[in-house]
This record gives sequence, structure tokens and C-alpha cells, in this order.
Amino acid sequence: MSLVIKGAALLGEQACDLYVDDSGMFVDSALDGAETIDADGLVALPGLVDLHTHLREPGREDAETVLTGSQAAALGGYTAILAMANTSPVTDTAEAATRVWELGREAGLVHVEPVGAVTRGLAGEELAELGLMHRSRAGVTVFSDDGKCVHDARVMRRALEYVKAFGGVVSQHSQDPSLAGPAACCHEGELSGRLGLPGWPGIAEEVIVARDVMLARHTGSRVHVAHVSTAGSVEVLRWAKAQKIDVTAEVTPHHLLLTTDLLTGYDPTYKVNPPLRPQEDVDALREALRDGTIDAVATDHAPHARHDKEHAFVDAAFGMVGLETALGVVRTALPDLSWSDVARVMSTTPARIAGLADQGRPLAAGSPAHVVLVDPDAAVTVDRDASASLSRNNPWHGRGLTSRVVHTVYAGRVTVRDGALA
Ligand SMILES: NC(=O)N[C@@H](CC(=O)O)C(=O)O
Repeated sequence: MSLVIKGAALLGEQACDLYVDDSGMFVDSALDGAETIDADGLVALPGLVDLHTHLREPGREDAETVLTGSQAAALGGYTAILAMANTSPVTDTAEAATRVWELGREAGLVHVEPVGAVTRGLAGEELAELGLMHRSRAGVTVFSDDGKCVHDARVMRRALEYVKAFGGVVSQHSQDPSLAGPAACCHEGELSGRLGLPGWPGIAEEVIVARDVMLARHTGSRVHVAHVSTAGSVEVLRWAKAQKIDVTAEVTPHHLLLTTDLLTGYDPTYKVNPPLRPQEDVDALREALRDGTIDAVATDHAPHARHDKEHAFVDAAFGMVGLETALGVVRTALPDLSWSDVARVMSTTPARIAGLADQGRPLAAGSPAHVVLVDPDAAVTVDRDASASLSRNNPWHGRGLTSRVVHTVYAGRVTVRDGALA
């Protein structure tokens, strides 16, 4: 079915019409019998790309499946997501990666790109089948033990050397386990002491970021820093970029807006890894995203079933859902960010980091038609029960956010129409 998208403001600038042919490509003129989408007053951006999504299939289909995660992604304006490897079983073989890729194609709502584990079983010891995963139909190029840090420097070095051969990248969960162990659950500071919660100090992140930057320089390979959360990590990244070291970084929407004082009520909804930090860190992260020190926004969408989250704070699972709210949170946290900068940090750059040549492309003839149409001024009150995700661990419930995803088009197919799954 061909499409005409009428009157959308491209990247918030001049309004024009976009034409899509029945093969899902943008073309120069309207085709006969095309469906019309009225986009008057809406901003058009290239479909969003998420470098960091946890789908729970296989293993925990009660918390999320590839289909429900894809639905949540489409509702959030995404046309591609990278599915993290910490499923059960772990995505550490070519077969496992291919299966996730196939499930994504069957769901058909966004491109689902499997992330391969760096080490077998995420155990941090032996490298997983990196080359076989890359050569599989899934064509894995991003590798991560996310949820766990590749803490052994020798293993990290070998992984970087290995993936360099085929242009892969290692996305690191930076958490030195000797500085922030398994019990650490709250930013270490005056508040963690007062609440009696085991602290997760910023330095546990920063020492790994610093080490990995040096390993990237030494190997000439590519490191991506997942969910940066501290001002100290930003300083290291700023230095590394000035040295032209091949390192990129992402920040989550929640680390751009929420702070550690939310933990005073011991509500596990706010338990996340890395933890929420003080306002000084939030300010540094915003500044780093504006000036390009941090390259991308990635959701770290981490759905959890109620019975894994509703526990005493120390025992509850880490994580928050975020696909459906990411754009609104970014707009609320950084209202001065231009639409072309939003497109850069939520689509173009993440697509480049993940090597997704079909995504994050200009909205122009010759590109695949992946587009999100946003009402820039809408005020939305988040309702966790109106979500497509199977999980309800939503820290934005009841909060007001600016801007609303109205329509999403993936490969020329309308996946979201008027804010609902098409
Ligand atoms: N980000 C989170 O808080 N949780 C992640 C894994 C992790 O990074 O701990 C998850 O898989 O639930």
C-alpha cells in the first residue's frame, strides 16, 4: 500500500509532503490510490533506533515477548531495537541470535537486531561464538554482557581484538564488581547511608570506562559505553574523544530526568542499574548529550514481572520499562534540544553505531520509509496500564511528559495510527 504523508514538518522545519511507494521506499511523487496520513502540525523524524532493549524471550515471556516489546517500541516511535543478550538461554550462539532475529521478523513491527553476548552464559570467562554470531543470518555486530560487566581486562581486550576483524563493537555495562558488588542497589552517598541501602558508587562505573577507553586505544577497536550515569564518566569520555579514540556512549532517558532522592520511599520502581544519581550527575549528562560527548539516548527498557519487582528494595529486580515514554522524557528533560538534535541522538547516530544501514536515513527519495510523526506540544499523562509492554514497572506513571507519538511507519507500513497500534 502506497502512502502520502501530508504537511509534516521535517525535523521541525518546513512542512512538506512525503511519498512512499508500495515497496516501502520514499519516492519523489504520489502514487495513484495512496493512503493519506494527515500530518498537519506534526514533526517528522526518521524512525527511532534503540541501542538497548531487554526483551525477555526466550525464558521470561511473562515479562515481555519479542512481539509485545516490538509493539511497545512502535508506540514509542521506534523502527529498530537492539535486543540484549541476557535472556534465558543467553544469546551466545548463532542459533540463539538467529531465533531472536526470526521472532522479530515474525512480529514485523520494528527491526529487531539481536545483541550477542561477549562471554558464554554472561559468565565473564570464555568468549562466546562472536564470529559465528556475526556470520549467522542475524549478522550480529553489537556484543554485550549487559546486566553484567566484562570485568576481566584480558577478556575485554580479546573481545575487542576479535570483533575488530569484522567491524563489530562491544557495548559495555561498566560496573567494577569489586567496587559495586551484587548487593549494591542505590547511589552511594549521604542518602544511601541514611536509608541503610548498600551503595553503588560512581567510581565503580568510572574506572571501567577509563580502562575500556585505554583498551579501545590499545586495540584500535570500538567500545560503546552503555547507560553512562556519572559526571566522572563524562569527563573520561570527553578526554577520550579529544584523543580521537573510537568510543561512543549512550545515556538513558531516566538518567536525564530522575534523581536518587526518589528512593526515600523505598519504592522498587526506582531501582535500576546503574542507579539513579544526584542532580549534579544529571546536569553533566544533559550537557554531554547536547555537546556530543554522549552520542545517543538508549532506553535500557527492562521489563519485570510484578513478583520480581514487588519486594523489599534490596531484593527487587533492577530495571524500568521505557520504550513508550523515551521521546517524551527526552523532550521534557531537554526542551531546548532541536528536533534535528533529537533525530541525531535517537535515530541517526544509534543506527550508525549499530551498523544499521537502512535506519536513521534522511526522509527523502531512495531511503526506506521509517518515520515517526510527533505532536510536539502535546501534554501527556503516562498511564502504565495503557502500555503494550507486559510489565508495569513504569517510573513515569502519573507524570506529565511533553510531546506525543501520533503515527509510526516502519518500511512503509503504518504500525501506529493516532497513538494506537494499527
Ligand atoms: N538495567 C537494569 O536495571 N536491568 C537490566 C540489566 C542490568 O543492567 O542490570 C535488566 O535486564 O533487567
